[in-house]
Amino acid sequence: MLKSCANLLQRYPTLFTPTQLLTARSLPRYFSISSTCPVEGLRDFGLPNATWGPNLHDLYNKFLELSKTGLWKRIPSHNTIAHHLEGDPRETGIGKRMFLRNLDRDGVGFEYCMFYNKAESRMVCLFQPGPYLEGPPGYAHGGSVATIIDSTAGAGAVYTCGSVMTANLNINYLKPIPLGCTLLVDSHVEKIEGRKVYSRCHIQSHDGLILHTEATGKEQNTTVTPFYLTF
Ligand SMILES: CCCCCCCCCCCC(=O)SCCNC(=O)CCNC(=O)[C@H](O)C(C)(C)COP(=O)(O)OP(=O)(O)OC[C@H]1O[C@@H](n2cnc3c(N)ncnc32)[C@H](O)[C@@H]1OP(=O)(O)O
Repeated sequence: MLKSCANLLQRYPTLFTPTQLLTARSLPRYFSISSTCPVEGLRDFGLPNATWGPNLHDLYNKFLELSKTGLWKRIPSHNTIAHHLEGDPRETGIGKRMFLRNLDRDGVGFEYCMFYNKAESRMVCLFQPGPYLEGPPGYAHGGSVATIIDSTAGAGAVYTCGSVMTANLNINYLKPIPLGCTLLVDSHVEKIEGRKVYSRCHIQSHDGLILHTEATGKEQNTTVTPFYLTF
């Protein structure tokens, strides 16, 4: 299977546009599997793998079910931003890795997938913090929590308004997050004023019983070519 993937790309290096990469359903099945794809960046990491716990699977299946209504859409997740953008990812993506995908082993760092609800300008992230995100013994580092919030709310702002940079992020850490648990990171764009995009986000346990974190953010909408092209 992996061999056929490599052969296909070797023969047709420009076969798939980044737009197609964004819509995983347009890809042949071997691009959607969770095992390693030999071509850097092509793997969609937002799909179940062996490190996912049962609660993450359950939440994923719940949102997948909701996606059948058309209200929610699963967001593919590649390991470089370049693979999310228009153009040839090989021109801008070589040697770079998105911060959240900077580890080569599944499950040890940011294990997550996102779903977007356009009608509600809402992005949710199903998140399982791995052991390499440790801060206090057994719990997630506050910086890793800020990262997943910024990425979820940031992606929500991108899908709602286009390219953005984070201008401001306020976080209240309410309850520590145990490593390995499953969380729902829930963000939505609250209001848009000119270039300013105001978002709100909270993190709760998979069952909604514990509110771990609350955050508000302000993104600065960039009107030209996406800022993240220059990363
Ligand atoms: C598929 C998925 C893909 C993947 C999606 C992945 C999502 C990734 C999300 C991660 C995003 C990041 O990490 S981004 C990286 C971290 N962020 C940064 O490095 C940003 C660094 N800062 C900057 O570049 C700049 O300061 C900007 C762009 C934010 C703003 O600069 P500017 O464009 O020149 O705007 P400026 O004139 O200064 O300000 C415009 C207005 O905004 C207000 N303003 C400016 N900064 C602030 C501020 N910190 N807090 C409050 N308000 C502010 C000003 O008062 C002004 O209001 P008024 O007078 O008009 O009323």
